[in-house]
Amino acid sequence: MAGHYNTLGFGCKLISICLHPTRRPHFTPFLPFHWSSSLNTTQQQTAVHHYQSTNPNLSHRFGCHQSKPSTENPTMESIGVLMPAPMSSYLEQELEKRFNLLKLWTVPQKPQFLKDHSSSIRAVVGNAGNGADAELIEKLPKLEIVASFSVGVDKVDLNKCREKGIRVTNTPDVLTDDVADLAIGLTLAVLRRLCECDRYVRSGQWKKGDYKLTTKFTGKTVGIIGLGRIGKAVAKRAEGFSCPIAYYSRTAKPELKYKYYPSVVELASNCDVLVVACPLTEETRHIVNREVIDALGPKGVLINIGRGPHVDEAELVSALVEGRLGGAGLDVYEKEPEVPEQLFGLENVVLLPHVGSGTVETRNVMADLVVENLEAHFLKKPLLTPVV
Ligand SMILES: O=CC(=O)O
Repeated sequence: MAGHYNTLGFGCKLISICLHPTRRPHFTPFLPFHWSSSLNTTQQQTAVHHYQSTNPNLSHRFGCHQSKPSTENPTMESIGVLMPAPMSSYLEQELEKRFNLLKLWTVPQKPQFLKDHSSSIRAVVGNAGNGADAELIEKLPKLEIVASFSVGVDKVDLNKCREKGIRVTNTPDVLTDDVADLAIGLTLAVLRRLCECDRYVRSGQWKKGDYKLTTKFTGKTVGIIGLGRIGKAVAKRAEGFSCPIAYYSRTAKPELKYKYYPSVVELASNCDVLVVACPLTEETRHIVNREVIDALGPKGVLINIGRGPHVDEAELVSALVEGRLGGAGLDVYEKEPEVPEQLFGLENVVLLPHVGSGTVETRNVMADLVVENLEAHFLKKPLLTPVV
């Protein structure tokens, strides 16, 4: 399976592994286990082939865990895995099969609960909203690994983890397509006023007259902050709309044909749509500030599918309210789930509740990756997607 494979070969191998009675005794025969409820067989095969071809390094695990649940790995049953907040019922179910899952949000006395279980908690499963900060890490002396159900690990105190020898994993690659799709969706929604048009129809206003003209997307210059996995996937999609692509990143990538700008202000001055797609770090906090917003200008559109704190939100709100920025499509905010109410009445703004990777297919594959990182760690095997 390493290297490359053809679609037919992979399909056959997948089915033969899935049906093997001893490999994965606890999932529905004939169907890759977590897709059985949400997708029909053709959709499952299409999704598997797609993930397989776009993530060849992850190919071994989709639809078929190689390792066994706790009934066959009894040593894992006593391992305390702390989940601070709900994130996926499928993930909870898979963790419960293998470990002693402790759901912090369900207990009223959290500090006491943490004290009571501090000697058994060896793993924390966090996400984009709830990670493991220094305070939590200090309360868990037996903590060995933080497995994040997210690609971004800005809510995990990575320095503290390094200092204490705690491993950290995330869920890269598997969510790239969804997040990039959403960036394009937000761009179209803002430029073509899709949400506003929908409201226009629903409220009966169409009967009184046609909706006003909007702005074309095809051919607009798309500037991307951060040309990592997600940034590149956004670029690839925007190329499909004949958009010239420009980018800012710490270093130029001469192997790519896109135009590089050595500063975000220069990038913003030279693009129509500016997409934030970099990880949140101390260097990228407020990377979109007043100067960048002014450079983007009254015709420019900001799309944020990264993290809220990438953007100086107060500056963004005043620029939008004052008409100094053309529009914004936001999936993330500085203090989620709080969203500045001044944005609610603006037709040139589309607001989403942090749903970049929020599809059934992707969240389930992310869950598999979390589980498999934990299993690998406790079986003393190499982590699949290590951060620390
Ligand atoms: O925001 C979502 C993620 O980091 O995966």
